[in-house]
Amino acid sequence: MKLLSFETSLNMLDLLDTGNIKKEKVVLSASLGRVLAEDIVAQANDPQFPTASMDGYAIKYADLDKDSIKILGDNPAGSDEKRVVETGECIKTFTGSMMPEGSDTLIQIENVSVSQNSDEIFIDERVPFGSSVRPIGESYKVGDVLIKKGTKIGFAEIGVMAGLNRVMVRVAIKPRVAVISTGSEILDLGEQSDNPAQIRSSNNYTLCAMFTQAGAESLQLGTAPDDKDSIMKMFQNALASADIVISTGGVSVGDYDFVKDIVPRLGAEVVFKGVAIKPGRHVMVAQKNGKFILALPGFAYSSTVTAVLYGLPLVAKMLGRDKPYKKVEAKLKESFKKRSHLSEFSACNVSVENGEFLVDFEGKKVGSSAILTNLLHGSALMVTSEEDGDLEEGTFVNVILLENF
Ligand SMILES: Nc1nc2c(c(=O)[nH]1)N[C@H]1C(S)=C(S)[C@@H](COP(=O)(O)OP(=O)(O)OC[C@H]3O[C@@H](n4cnc5c(N)ncnc54)[C@H](O)[C@@H]3O)O[C@H]1N2
Ligand code: MOO
Repeated sequence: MKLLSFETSLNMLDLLDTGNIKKEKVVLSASLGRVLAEDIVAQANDPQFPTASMDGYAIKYADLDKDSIKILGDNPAGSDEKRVVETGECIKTFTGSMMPEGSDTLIQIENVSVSQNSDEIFIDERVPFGSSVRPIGESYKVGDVLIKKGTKIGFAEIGVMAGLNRVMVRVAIKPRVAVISTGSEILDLGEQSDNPAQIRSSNNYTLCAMFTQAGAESLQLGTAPDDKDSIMKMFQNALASADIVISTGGVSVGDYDFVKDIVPRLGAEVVFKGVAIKPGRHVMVAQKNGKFILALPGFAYSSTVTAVLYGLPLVAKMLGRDKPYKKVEAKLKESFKKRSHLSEFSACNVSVENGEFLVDFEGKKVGSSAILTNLLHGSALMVTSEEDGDLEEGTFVNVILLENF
């Protein structure tokens, strides 16, 4: 089997036309985890007026030298203060209140004494000019692009948009990802086992969770046995209801590996089949009428890694996101033994010490591509290229981070 290089496969994936980003409006409180389909631009300065950031007295800075300053009254938060502070005068002003016209400095309560009849203050401790005053536009200025389209909405984005009075926000419609397991030996979640050769399905649950986390709508379609008609029907149904169909199993060379033959028979154009990567070299990507099929290997670690490498970029593109996941450069804390001449994706631990990312393999088992537990405990994926051999401690490597994509 002629294998494509990993870089070429990614370039080919990148060239796929996923069409325009489809958008919808949702209420702000329902937008958590969605991807913005519009830039969020400030329509006004924040704050719109100089605002007190302490409880105290709004004064003219030049009056700090006076023996006493006359109190005109109170200016509680939310009041539309119209009085003007003249020389020798002040207004008691509270955190969040507009600074009255004529004042330029807020002297906090702790820095003054008040006369017995409460109509004058005496300065005990001076403050600098403009002290405790939030200037106009301190948080942002009108016209500032505060959040770029393509951003995944988190709690901070929700708060900032609430501050802008955004009742509705425009987000990308979630791409629909249908996940199919194949294999006659596969036992679904909760299904009774009647012989020890059966294998509990994890792939469809892993992948649905991954794509939901990536911002897609995942459709769990269950398992098709190794039977051509069943697999064909399952794919046809999936294509009718999803933008991306992802299957696991049936892509290598065994007598019962039917998926690789069925995909072209669906009338789909095979974009590539076989990439020089470990795990995942049997991976197949195809397209049909603007929809995409990713036929991934059956092994749990292989299907998960290939879903990261090929599924996440497709979903990210459909959502208008810049990057499908975070990639960092990190230093090897221990030597690494390369197992093949392929580009390898090895489960690893990433830590940060003195501002540097470090990689180690503590607790990671070396073995087949079935070991999904290697991805537990916040694991990341270390990427090595076809040209790399064994790597010494201290070598810098690329790492795909699997949290918060
Ligand atoms: N003679 C060769 N044998 C194999 C080759 C090869 O090139 N020549 N490639 C090996 C590699 S690499 C991989 S990866 C696997 C891929 O095989 P398939 O994609 O055809 O997958 P299956 O054979 O259907 O299953 C492999 C393995 O994974 C288990 N599996 C399947 N579905 C699930 C699921 N939903 N959840 C958990 N585990 C699942 C399945 O029971 C098998 O144990 O082929 C190698 N063989
Ligand atoms: O290429 Mo397979 O996915 O290593 O086990």
